[in-house]
Amino acid sequence: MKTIGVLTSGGDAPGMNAAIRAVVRNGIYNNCKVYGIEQGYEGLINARLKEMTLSSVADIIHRGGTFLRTARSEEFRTENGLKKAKNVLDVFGIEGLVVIGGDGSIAGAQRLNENGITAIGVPGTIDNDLEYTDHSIGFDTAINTVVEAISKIRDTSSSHGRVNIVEVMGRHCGDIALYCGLAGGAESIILPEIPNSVDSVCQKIIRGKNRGKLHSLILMAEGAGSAVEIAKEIEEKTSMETRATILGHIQRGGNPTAFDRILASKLGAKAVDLILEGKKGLTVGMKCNEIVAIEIEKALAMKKKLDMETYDLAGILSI
Ligand SMILES: Nc1ncnc2c1ncn2[C@@H]1O[C@H](COP(=O)(O)OP(=O)(O)O)[C@@H](O)[C@H]1O
Ligand SMILES: O=P(O)(O)OC[C@H]1O[C@](O)(COP(=O)(O)O)[C@@H](O)[C@@H]1O
Repeated sequence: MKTIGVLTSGGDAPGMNAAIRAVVRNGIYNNCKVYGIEQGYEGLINARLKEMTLSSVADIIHRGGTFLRTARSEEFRTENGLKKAKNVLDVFGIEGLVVIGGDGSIAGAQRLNENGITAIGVPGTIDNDLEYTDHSIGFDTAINTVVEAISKIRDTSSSHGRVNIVEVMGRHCGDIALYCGLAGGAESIILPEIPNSVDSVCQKIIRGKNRGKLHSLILMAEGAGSAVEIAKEIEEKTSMETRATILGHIQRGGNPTAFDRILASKLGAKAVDLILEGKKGLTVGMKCNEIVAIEIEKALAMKKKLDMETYDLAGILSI
C-alpha cells in the first residue's frame, strides 16, 4: 500500500476541489492511504495534514475554491523550508505528492523531485498561462464568469452611450482577456503580450462613434496596465464618457463549469496513476483533448504563446 499526499497551492481556481476528489478517490480505489495537506507548501512545512476518507471529499465536486485551502509560501522557497517539508513527508511516509497549482507551485514540485521526493504537478490556475496544457483547471469557469459580467456591463454601456473598459485577471498572460473579448464582442482587447497603443484603441472608438455606434466595450488584462488610468486617457482623447470596471476576485470563485470538473477529475486521477507507476518529475495536462504527462523541467521551459489566430479574428469581427 502506497501513501500519497495532495495539496493546492498559489491562487485558487474553480475545479481544484474536483481535482482533490479525484486524487483521493483514485488513491483509495488503488488501496493507497491519502493525506490532504492544508494551505499548500505552508501547511506542508507546518505539518497540517489529515488522512482523507471517501467521505472527506463528498459533496465538493461542484464547489469553487479549495477545501484544503491554499497559500503562497515564502518559507518553502528557502533551504530551511525545503528541509522542513521533506521531514514532514518522511515522518508521514508520503511516497508521492500531488501538487495542484500554477507554474510557481509546479516549480516547487520540481524542487521536491530534485531533492528525492516524488511530486507530480496538476495545472490549476485561472490564468491559463501554461503552454504545455491547452487548458488549466479554472480557466473555463473564469471566462464564463467574465462573459456573464461583461454582458451586464454592455447593457448599461449601451443605455448611457459610454465607453466601458473592463480589467480582468492575468498578470503575464492575456488569455482571459483574449477569449472573453472575442466571446463578449469587445471593440478592442489590450494584452500584456501585444503592444496596443491607447491611440489605436481611441481611433477605433471614434470610427465606431462616427458610424453611429453608441457604446464601446474594451477588455484588458491586468498585466497590460491600469484600467482606471487608461479610462482617463480614453475620455480625454475621445471626449466620450468612460468608465472602468476591475472584475477582480469574482473571477476566481463560483461553481466550476462541467468542463473544469471533467478536466480536474481526469488530471487528478492521472496524477495518482503516475505515482503508482513509479513516475516522478512529471506534470499532467491536456493537449488536443488527450491527457498527457510531461517532464516538469520541459513544461516550465515552454514559453506560453498567445493564440494569434484568435486575436486576429477578434480584431476582424470588431472592425
Ligand atoms: N521556483 C520555485 N521554487 C520553489 N517553490 C516555488 C517556486 N516558485 C513558487 N514556489 C512556491 O509555490 C507557491 C505558489 O507559487 P505562485 O507563483 O505564487 O502561484 P502559482 O502556483 O499559482 O503560480 C509559492 O508561494 C512558493 O511557495
Ligand atoms: O489573489 P492574489 O494573491 O492577489 O493573486 C492575484 C493573482 O492570482 C491570479 O488570479 C492567478 O494567478 P496564479 O494562479 O498564477 O497564482 C492572477 O490572475 C492574479 O494576478
